[in-house]
Amino acid sequence: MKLHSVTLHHIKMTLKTPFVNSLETVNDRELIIVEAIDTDGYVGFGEGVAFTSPWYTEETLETSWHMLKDFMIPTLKAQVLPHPSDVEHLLKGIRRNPMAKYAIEGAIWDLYAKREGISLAEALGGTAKRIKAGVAVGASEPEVMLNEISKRIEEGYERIKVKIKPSQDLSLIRAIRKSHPSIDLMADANSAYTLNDIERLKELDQYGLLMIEQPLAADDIVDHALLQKELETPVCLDESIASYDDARRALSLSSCRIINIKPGRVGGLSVSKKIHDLCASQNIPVWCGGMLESGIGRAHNIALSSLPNFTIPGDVSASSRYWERDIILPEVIVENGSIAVPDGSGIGFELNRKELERVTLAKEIR
Ligand SMILES: O=C(O)CCC(=O)c1ccccc1C(=O)O
Ligand SMILES: [Mg+2]
Repeated sequence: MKLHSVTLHHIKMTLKTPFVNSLETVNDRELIIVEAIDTDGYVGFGEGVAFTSPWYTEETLETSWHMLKDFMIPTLKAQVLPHPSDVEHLLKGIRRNPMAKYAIEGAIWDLYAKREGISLAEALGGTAKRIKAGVAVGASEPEVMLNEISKRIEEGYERIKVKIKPSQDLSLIRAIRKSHPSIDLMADANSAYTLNDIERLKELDQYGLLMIEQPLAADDIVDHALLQKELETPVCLDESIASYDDARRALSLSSCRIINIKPGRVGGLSVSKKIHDLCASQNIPVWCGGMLESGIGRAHNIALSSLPNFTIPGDVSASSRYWERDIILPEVIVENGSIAVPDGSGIGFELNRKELERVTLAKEIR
């Protein structure tokens, strides 16, 4: 495989409704779509999932664009690429910037699978034909959240995640449990707590949550280990796991019992697979997180979720969860609580070029 050119598309998609968590309100989702073309004319797509401001991690859309344009694309264009799993090593000289790395590495995985005439899921070693769909419900007034939860359950979602913070946690979870005593329910705090809140967090144990996601600071796997010792509810780490080594260290400290894998957060599909394998070897279940992706990123998440240790439904939901119209065809749909893993080559969805152009703000060919 040899790259001929890479086009970066800066897009802006309007969310059906703003997505609110303890740190940020997202109204419009700006993303980078990476279109990589090789010298034989095969095309692969990847997605840069950094936000426009550094609230979730330090990367932004602009920093990703810079890293891709000035460092990553030139490095990868300069050589023959034996296999997508080599990209991680080829980009080792560029520190961090995992979302930018994933954006180009994901496109190369899609390109590779298309060259081989196999699905991305198969290329990654995935086996599931369908994956269970979960959905995240953003923070809002409790009545609004309860209504949305009922709607999502009617739509077939079998695992609901809600955003919590100290000013809206126990009463919210209690109210949800009253209406839905046995639904698979979990809470994501996006680091809204500290160890001073330990008694409050212990109270959550009585509601049978599947897990609590990222209660403490992004950079604190030590405090998470102390917290996990005190809680019956499994702790799941999201922001704290930005690399394979972070996962290895978190498991050796018992900082969590579950890991949320987002390929953008950890630097690519190859790293995601390695974390998946490490967790499998230690009986730690994983699930695929979401980043308010367009259909391109969603397609990658579906393929990744077909690996066998993705035993918990992720934040992988239908295109219509966030978008009036997606940039892929067909769109991702949820049927009977699950999503089909496509068996066409590569990501298994076509780019809706007309829709991509409609949402494009800027484009650059390297
Ligand atoms: O539905 C989704 O795409 C995931 C929603 C979500 O929780 C989220 C969305 C954007 C950034 C971070 C997170 C998170 O998991 O913390
Ligand atoms: Mg999270």
